Amino acid sequence: MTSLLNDDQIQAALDHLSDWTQEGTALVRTAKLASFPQAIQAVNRIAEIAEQEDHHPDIDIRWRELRFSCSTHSEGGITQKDVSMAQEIDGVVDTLSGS
Ligand SMILES: C[C@H](O)[C@H](O)[C@H]1CNC2=NC(N)=NC(=O)C2=N1
Repeated sequence: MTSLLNDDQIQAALDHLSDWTQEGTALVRTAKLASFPQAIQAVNRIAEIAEQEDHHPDIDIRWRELRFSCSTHSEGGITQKDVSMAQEIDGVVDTLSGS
């Protein structure tokens, strides 16, 4: 069981997630990859992690631009699972972007 983070905890997490913002009950970021195949590769890697963690981000694909939204549906808001998923997504995007 994962409990909802309070506003201070969310702000503390965002201090270390510079590409992310809070949008209502979710953490959100966009990422532009070098090409459509690279974007799909990122999605596939994140899908593997999501299955391992049994925690799934919402992903919007528009050519090479991805939008990720992390929220814990069962709790109706942001939990530590979403912060961890955001960090995992950053790792995949950074690796594929070469940054
Ligand atoms: C049974 C299974 O653990 C749940 O349905 C999981 C699957 N993935 C999930 N992902 C997200 N983002 N929120 C959830 O509440 C959630 N629940």
